[in-house]
Amino acid sequence: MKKNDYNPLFESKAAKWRGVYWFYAISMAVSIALICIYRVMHFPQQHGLTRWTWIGISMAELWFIIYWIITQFPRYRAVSRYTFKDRLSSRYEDGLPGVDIFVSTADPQLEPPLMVADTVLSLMAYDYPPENLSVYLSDDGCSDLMFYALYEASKFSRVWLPFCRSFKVELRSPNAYFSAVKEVPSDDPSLAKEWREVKNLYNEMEAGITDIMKLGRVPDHLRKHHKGLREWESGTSRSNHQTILQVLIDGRGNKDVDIEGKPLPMLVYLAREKRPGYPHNFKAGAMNALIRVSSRISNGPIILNLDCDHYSNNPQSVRDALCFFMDEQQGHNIGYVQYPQKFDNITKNDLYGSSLKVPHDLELTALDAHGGPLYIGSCCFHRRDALTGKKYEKGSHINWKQVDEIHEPERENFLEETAKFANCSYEENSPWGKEMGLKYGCPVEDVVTGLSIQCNGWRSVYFNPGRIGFLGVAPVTLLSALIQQTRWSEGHFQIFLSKYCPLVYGHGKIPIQLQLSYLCYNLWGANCLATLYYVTVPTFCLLKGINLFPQFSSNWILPYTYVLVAKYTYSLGEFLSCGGTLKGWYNDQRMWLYKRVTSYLFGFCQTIMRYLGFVKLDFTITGKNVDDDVSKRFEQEIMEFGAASSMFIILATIALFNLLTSISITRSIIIKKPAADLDSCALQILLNGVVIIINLPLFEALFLRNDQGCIPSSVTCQSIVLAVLAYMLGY
Ligand SMILES: O=c1ccn([C@@H]2O[C@H](COP(=O)(O)OP(=O)(O)O[C@H]3O[C@H](CO)[C@@H](O)[C@H](O)[C@H]3O)[C@@H](O)[C@H]2O)c(=O)[nH]1
Ligand SMILES: [Mn+2]
Repeated sequence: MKKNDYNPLFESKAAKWRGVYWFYAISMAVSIALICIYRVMHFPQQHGLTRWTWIGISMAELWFIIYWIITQFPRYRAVSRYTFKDRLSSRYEDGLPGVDIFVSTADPQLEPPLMVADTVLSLMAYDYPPENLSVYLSDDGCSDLMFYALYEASKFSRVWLPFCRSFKVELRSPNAYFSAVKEVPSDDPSLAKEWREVKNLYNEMEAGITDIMKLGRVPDHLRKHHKGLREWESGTSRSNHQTILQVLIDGRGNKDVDIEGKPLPMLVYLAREKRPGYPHNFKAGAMNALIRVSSRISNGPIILNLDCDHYSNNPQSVRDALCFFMDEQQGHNIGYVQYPQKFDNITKNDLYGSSLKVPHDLELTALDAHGGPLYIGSCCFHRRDALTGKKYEKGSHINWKQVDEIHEPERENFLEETAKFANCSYEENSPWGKEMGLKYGCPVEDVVTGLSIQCNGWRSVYFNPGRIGFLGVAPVTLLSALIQQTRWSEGHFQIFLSKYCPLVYGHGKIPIQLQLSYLCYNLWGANCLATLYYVTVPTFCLLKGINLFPQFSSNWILPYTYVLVAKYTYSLGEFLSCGGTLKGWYNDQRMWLYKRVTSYLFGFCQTIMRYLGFVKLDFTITGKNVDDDVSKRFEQEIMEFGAASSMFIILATIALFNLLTSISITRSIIIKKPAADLDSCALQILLNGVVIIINLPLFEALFLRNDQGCIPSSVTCQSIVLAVLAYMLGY
């Protein structure tokens, strides 16, 4: 193609110069410098506690300053991407590449098979030539219930795909669709009949899966329906079983067709072998097994990776992603295209801050401008070569039209041979998990893998389309949100301390701005100590009569006030501009505090313990199902504390200690009416007040609520004892 004939398949628009941002950043920098001067100039002369607490608060502030500077890197630039799918189809419709979709699931109790079936159906129904589409489900739970659900989905797909075409359905997860469209959307009687029939079939499938879930096993009479179900007859356990590989649908050569005679996408089930004594490496291990197995079956040059809860909400996503990879001039070095992770169960004010609005809508666009977003595990399209560990070679171009020679799964023992690629001995002494595929040994295998892809010379792209690409399930309890954050902060901090630290590993390979942007997440965990200090020690000093901040009447109060006002106003502005609400921001600030004093603290300590060899890597799966009671409270945005967790003891102790102190201070102000004191401890009183206000829902759960989600009495008792002890220490 001649240069001037070139019509790009995608376009990038850099955000305009943002004067407000620079005013904010520079004025913050000046105020921060003044605060540092204040800290040095007013270093206490007297020895003892006063000096130590001063040193402590100075260190905490120094940390916040460093971290604030780092968090500016994913802020000051942004790029948005737009695709031209019509051009893609006019140039490549007859030679579209194969796309392999990997869905991972690991536990039929925490990740309901019906949800997984819905996800799979939404993916099979992509607006993409079915003969080029293959969906693989990796089941680390090795569950016949999951297999049964997938088998049911494979049957239902024969009506669901034609249905999506005839009703021009965009929401192609049947559950999401029938929850959103309750009435027949057509006046045409024959269409209305078809609509009702499909809905009934879906209801039947739902009922069938729900029944076997209640039963806890697949009854014998149903086992006969598919040969795959016989694999479980010999009694397999989740952590000790052979590889189970089954092709449920093979649409090639018109073998498996839908009710209109059109081919169906390939559908494959894999439970890789697991044996005691062999590390299975969690999701990374599952993905690597899929990479190998799929390379023998469909070998699509593009791989889409999804968690089992992330269903497709936009049938065009595959084509959108291909616009990036297949662009003739800008596409050759694109290693992956990351979509934002969005969730369909977020309530209006996002109680647990799970939608990660600002990181998704703002920060990742800046990372994209610096050279590419992180790989965040799900909703990401990869070039197979990049994912398996190949380095980008300048000038190399893939010929998309030349379809790879695919091994024909016709041969008698083809499946058996292929299954060996998912055996646990396969990876022994191999580069898998190190130089090949997803990396092992890190709780955020995704991020470290993405970083290494970038360091191999590929760039990545962040694509946030108008119609959301994927929707998943965000944690519905406070504890599961905090545990998820623990895993993330642990993984990120581990990256920081390991040879993969972006500053070292990325040096000379990725732009410095991108290295520093990575640190913004890698150092999440490191925030815990400074934050813990800030919400306890100034309060403690209030009781002791030690002043840590400038007097209200002095000029030094100005930089402090400015930093507080500017930082929070800016953060509120960012939050609102990403579509959040005021109350959502208040909730987000609470989660900011809770994560830092629990998840990040645990993640931080766990990382260090793991370095010392005390704890082994684990992966706590985030539950995607809850009982009705819990989900009702979630919908009403009532915080869920109903578990005796040590995390809640920390939260309640901090809140109660601040409450006790504020009662005591209020009392002494009323009795003694001191004016001078108030002047010197105004900021400490303010800080104390803020901690109390942010904890209002916690106090409610401690003292006012009596539902199942309130704070368990054991937690209440322990935290009261601890808070009173701390109070007495200061009094
Ligand atoms: O041994 C395991 C454990 C988990 N999973 C799957 O991994 C996915 C992610 O697990 P989830 O509990 O949903 O974790 P999240 O914190 O929600 O996931 C985010 O963070 C993880 C890293 O911490 C990434 O692996 C995920 O892709 C990313 O979406 C799910 O599909 C699981 O089924 C496995 O396949 N095998
Ligand atoms: Mn998840």
